[in-house]
Amino acid sequence: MTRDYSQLFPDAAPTPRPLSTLRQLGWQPFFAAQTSIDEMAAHPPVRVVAQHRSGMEATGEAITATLPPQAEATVGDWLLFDRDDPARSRLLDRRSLFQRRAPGTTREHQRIAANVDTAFIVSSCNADFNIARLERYVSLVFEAEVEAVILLTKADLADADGFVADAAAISERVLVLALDARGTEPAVTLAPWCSPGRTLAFLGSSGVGKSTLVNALSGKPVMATGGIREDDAKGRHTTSHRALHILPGGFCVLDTPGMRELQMFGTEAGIAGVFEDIEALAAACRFNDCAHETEPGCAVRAALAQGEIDAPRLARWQKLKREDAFNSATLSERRAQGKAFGKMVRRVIREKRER
Ligand SMILES: Nc1nc2c(ncn2[C@@H]2O[C@H](COP(=O)(O)OP(=O)(O)OP(=O)(O)O)[C@@H](O)[C@H]2O)c(=O)[nH]1
Ligand SMILES: [Zn+2]
Repeated sequence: MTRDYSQLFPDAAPTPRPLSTLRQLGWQPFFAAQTSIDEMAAHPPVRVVAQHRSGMEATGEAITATLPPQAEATVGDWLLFDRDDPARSRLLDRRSLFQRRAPGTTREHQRIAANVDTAFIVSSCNADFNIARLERYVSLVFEAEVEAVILLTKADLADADGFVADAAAISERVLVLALDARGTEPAVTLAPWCSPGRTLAFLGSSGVGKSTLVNALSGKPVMATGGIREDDAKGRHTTSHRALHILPGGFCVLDTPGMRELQMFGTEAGIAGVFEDIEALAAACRFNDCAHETEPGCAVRAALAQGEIDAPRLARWQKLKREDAFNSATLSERRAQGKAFGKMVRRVIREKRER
């Protein structure tokens, strides 16, 4: 009798387990820990994939749900769907949140995107490259408590080394990669971030290659790239209103119009994360409200005189702080500042133009 030893050996070609829809949509242990099997059976998890004026579109395992425009939830959020009364669906705690100032004069935040795991800040190895703009994006991503990675595209058209070195000096917590956004390079270079269940976002100015990157990761066109869009007289977003795309690799890309217009607003923690050294110095100034100009006992100016910090970087920090303070003040606060306010407006507007 011949014995069958085959079971003692690992399968030569194990059949990969198909990914569940929930996993592909970004369901992670962090969310599972907030519920139970029983609750999930009664109220299936759904993720908001699109936000329309009439309500939110959410998807789960074999379920497409429509939720009323619920103030609390935004694209990327997970809810436990209540079929009988969708408005009572339970919103799960988020891992991260991008916000901006709500339109109007209030100080309220508007939620833009939830549960992004990694934000790729995209710039190109050309005239688009601008340290101040990158610092601005990194501050916003830090504020959202999302992992930031800087991607420098068009590395095929220029020597990327100088750009990479400059971007790497922004923060030790941000990895910088240079690549050609077209072809197979993105899938290889970005593989560590593209595992199933992860949610990615791409931020950056127009034309830097965000759509090209997403299409390269997808292996097929998901988003219209510059050339295609220019031919389309109807403008942006003609292909799909969905903000959350599942790519063939089982990970998601979150792309909402709101993410393209991120602004400094309540971004103190994010700015402090990028300018840790300067903020530590500022905390040591004699006066709490030191403007680091002519005040005695200014630790920031002392460090500048010693050559410990760099003058252009200090200027960029002050400018970001001003922009954040300006955007965060209410209209009445701005008015109350009177003349000083007028001066500030002119300065911020001038600085905006230079950006
Ligand atoms: N040579 C080269 N061309 C690139 C690269 N990345 C993008 N491009 C080209 O640059 C143009 C703009 O790229 P898009 O992907 O549309 O840029 P985008 O960031 O999505 O722009 P918006 O959609 O306007 O925000 C396209 O013609 C791309 O083919 C790159 O790494 N190398
Ligand atoms: Zn000072």
